[in-house]
Amino acid sequence: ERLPPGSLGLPIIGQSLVFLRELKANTAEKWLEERVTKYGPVSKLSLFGKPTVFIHGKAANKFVFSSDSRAIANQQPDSFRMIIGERNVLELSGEDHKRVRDALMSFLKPECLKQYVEKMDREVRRHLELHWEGQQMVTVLPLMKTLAFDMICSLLCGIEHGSRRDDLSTCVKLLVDGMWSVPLNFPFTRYYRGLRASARLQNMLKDLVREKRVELEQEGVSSHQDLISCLVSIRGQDNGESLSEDEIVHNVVAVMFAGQETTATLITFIIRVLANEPAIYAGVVQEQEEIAKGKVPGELLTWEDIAKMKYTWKVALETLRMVPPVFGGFRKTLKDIEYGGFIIPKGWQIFWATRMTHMDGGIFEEPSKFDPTRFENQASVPSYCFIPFGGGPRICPGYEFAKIETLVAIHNLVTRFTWKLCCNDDGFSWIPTPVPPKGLPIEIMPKKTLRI
Ligand code: HEM
Repeated sequence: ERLPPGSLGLPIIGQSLVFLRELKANTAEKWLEERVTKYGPVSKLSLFGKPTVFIHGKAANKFVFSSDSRAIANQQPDSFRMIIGERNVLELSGEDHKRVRDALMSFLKPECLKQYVEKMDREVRRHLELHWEGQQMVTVLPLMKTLAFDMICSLLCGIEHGSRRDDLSTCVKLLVDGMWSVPLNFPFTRYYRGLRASARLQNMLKDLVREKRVELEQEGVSSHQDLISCLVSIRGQDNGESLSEDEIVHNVVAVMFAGQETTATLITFIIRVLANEPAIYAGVVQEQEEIAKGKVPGELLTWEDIAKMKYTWKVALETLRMVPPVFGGFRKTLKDIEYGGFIIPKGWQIFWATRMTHMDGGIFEEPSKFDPTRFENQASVPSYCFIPFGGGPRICPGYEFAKIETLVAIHNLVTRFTWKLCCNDDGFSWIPTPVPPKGLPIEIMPKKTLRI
């Protein structure tokens, strides 16, 4: 009798279809806000076949991100586990989660990634030469997805351009498509195609893992040359426990999924902000041209240059506040839990949403105003209130990777091109990451470059 207020709706379907429709129309937050007005910050509903409690606010975020992992575990839709593989970090909890996560972090930590800024710069330049130069109009979002995928292939998998990368790209597209579909496993459904693509991708990755093992043993290459090599050579704390082949493969698939659309979305929306906000654009161009001026032609960006891009990163943070690539997420209760005066029964889902906190006027003054100075002093942003990367032990491990990739991309874009929006509609839909109208077509003009 102490269940939160609200209705579980129709059996199985619950509120899922309404929620997906509201996401697409970008009115899901309004819909959730109406729930908060009607029921308060804790309410029950049913999403994706499971009884769910939606919780909102700073205290709710703290509860989700910092609760004991014996009480709350991560929860992904079943289709995620089937397609990514059950040993992926998003599925694991407790010690298992920590072990696999630590392994990922041994490559994704800043001390390791700082060696790879030049490599990322090379990928961005190649991308611009291939897809932007000589064009008058480009559609930003699909191109940024290509760039983000190339970055993952190059840095995380150590796969160079060529047919192998193209095959992987085809599989990943089908796989992601399948993850966001109704899990009906019949021939020709999106889910079925996603499962088949995942099997092919995993086989390709298994071959790659074996090749890396040989390279590491016979050729003595660095175990930190890419994420796969790093995972292959990892040993547990007692220097004995390595990751199984399945664990390596499932986690590389997880990273391919988690790191592509998220970063692509962020860069796309920064490009839109820069076209819409002349003062912000001027600040970014000034910072980036200053860095370009200090380089000789052909010189690639370094970690020290990234450290100078402070204003540009504040613009990125403010973009993440207003358009967070991840709408929210789910957890599941492992026992009955008391929260906000209510009981959340064992086995229920907990649903948290990112942007509602980001657009809360009580936390961020004038939340609809784009203002990067909010991040002048990051310590002044209250904890658990800026959550585009989540928080606590599951906070996004790709933060630094996404940061370097974004800064390197924006540096090259603003020093080489100017652009105008072809479509002045400033909205976006969640499908399921934010998508600007028509994928953001822009007209581009080459700039007299300061460095080649
Ligand atoms: C702007 C870009 C990105 C955003 C906004 C983002 C956001 C997030 C969010 C919200 C979570 C869930 C946190 C939670 O449930 O508490 C997450 C988890 C994760 N992200 Fe990212 N992400 C980004 C880029 C990346 C990149 C580039 C990678 C890989 C290189 C990555 C890998 C992961 C992984 C593996 C997890 C699961 C972590 C775990 O469960 O322990 N992400 N990310």
